[in-house]
Order: sequence, then C-alpha cells, then structure tokens
Amino acid sequence: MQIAVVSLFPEMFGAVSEHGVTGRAVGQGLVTFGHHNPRDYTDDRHRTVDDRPFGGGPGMVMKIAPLQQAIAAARAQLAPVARVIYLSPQGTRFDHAKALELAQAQSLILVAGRYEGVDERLLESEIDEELSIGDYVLSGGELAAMVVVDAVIRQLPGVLGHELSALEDSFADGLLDCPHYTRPEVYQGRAVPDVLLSGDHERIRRWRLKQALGRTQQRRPDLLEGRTLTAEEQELLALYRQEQD
Ligand SMILES: CCN(CC)Cc1ccc(CNC(=O)c2csc3nc[nH]c(=O)c23)cc1
Repeated sequence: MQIAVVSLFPEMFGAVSEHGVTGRAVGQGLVTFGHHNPRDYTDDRHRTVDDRPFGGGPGMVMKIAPLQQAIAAARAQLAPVARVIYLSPQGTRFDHAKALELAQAQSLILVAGRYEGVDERLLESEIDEELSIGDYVLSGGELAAMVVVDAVIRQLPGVLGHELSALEDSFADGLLDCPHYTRPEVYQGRAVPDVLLSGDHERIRRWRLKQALGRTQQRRPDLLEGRTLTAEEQELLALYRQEQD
C-alpha cells in the first residue's frame, strides 16, 4: 500500500512512520509513506497558505491552490487510483469497518487541515470522502490522519505477527479486551488471578472471554447491542454478573 499525507506539519507523521509496528511496516516496505506540504506550493514571498474567510467570522481558511498542487504532487507519486480523504470534524466517524475498507485500497492520500478548515471548492474538486475521529475539537487534522494511518497499516497482511493477529484485535470481534498480567506474580500485595497460572488453556480461554464480556457489558453496553452472543458467551456473562453481585 502507498500512503501520502498532505499537511503543513509533515514532521508530525514520524510518530507513525518511524515507530512501532507501523514504523516497522514502513521500514520493511509493506507500506510506502510520503508527505507533501502545501507551503512548498506557494508562489508569494510569505508562502501564504491561508486567508480570511469571505463573509467574515473568526479564524482563517486554507487556500485552494497550494492544497490542490500538493494533492496533485501526491497523485503523481502514487498508483493511479488513489482514494483522497480529508480529515474533518464534519466527516463520517472513522471506525474498524472503515479501517478494513481503507486497507483494501491500493493507495491513500490523507489531507490534514489547519485553521478553521479548507475552501469548500477544494473539497468538491479533490476529496472522495471526509472522516472524523470523534466529537471533540483538535487543533488540526494531523493527529486524526495518524490515527487512520495506524489503524489501516495494522490491517495490512504481514504487518502483525500471528501473536498480534488483526483478527484478535478485540474491536475485531466486537468486545473490549480482558485484563492482562505479567511478572511478578505478586506486586505490592496484588496477585495475578490463579487461573492464569494454572496452565489449563481451556479454563484460561473461558476466563478471558468472561472478563471481556463482563467488561464490555459494564463499560460499553452499546457494543453488545450490535452483537449476538453464543450460548457459551451468554453463560459466561451470567457467571460474571453473579460474581459481581
Ligand atoms: C468544530 C469545527 N469548528 C467549529 C467552528 C472549528 C474547527 C475545530 C477544529 C478543527 C481542526 N480539526 C480537524 O481538522 C479534525 C480533523 S478530523 C477530526 N476529528 C475530530 N476532531 C477534529 O477536530 C478533527 C477545524 C475546525
């Protein structure tokens, strides 16, 4: 997969392109990662990328031409059919299903805005879809673009080893994760649940599933609404509730 970002702060993206699972994927060539800065496509002395909004109001709006030229440069570098996504508070909510969908694309161009946003005519002419990562106000689209990059790269074949398989990502099967423990067995008087030390893999599987179901019910009951429970899951959830009472 090829990914290009269009942003005034391309150096921010090192957080995903140079670290961790995603950084390794880039290093291994499983994904190529490029960036284009609209400021490099300005032709005035002050390298102007923004201007005052027509109709008045607070803040500034990003100008069309520098963005359009940066996107054109990204298109020229990528496989012909690139999906162009604008990160925006007005976008549809990014979720696991969208991450899976985008991971099928040959190439992605992610456009991150600053200021109050971009001229609507740029969206009309260049953007295939707008994505938001949630209902809170960020200072720009870069962090949202990095969230999308991270979630999409994890879904690419070969990125996660078998132990981290994308299918086991808890959001893949619609449940929150169970608790995790590692050495020491007792820390400041707090012990690891015996079941996890038992070596009884079936008992451990059931315990983990019970915890995942119980925590999902307690913290994110909305996730259970869209999910049918198997007979075993119903039994385990009932057991969890009994143990809580
Ligand atoms: C809330 C929209 N605007 C109120 C008049 C102002 C505004 C706030 C923040 C931004 C910058 N945010 C993003 O570019 C952004 C891009 S994706 C995203 N997802 C969640 N929250 C976000 O703020 C974003 C742009 C305009």
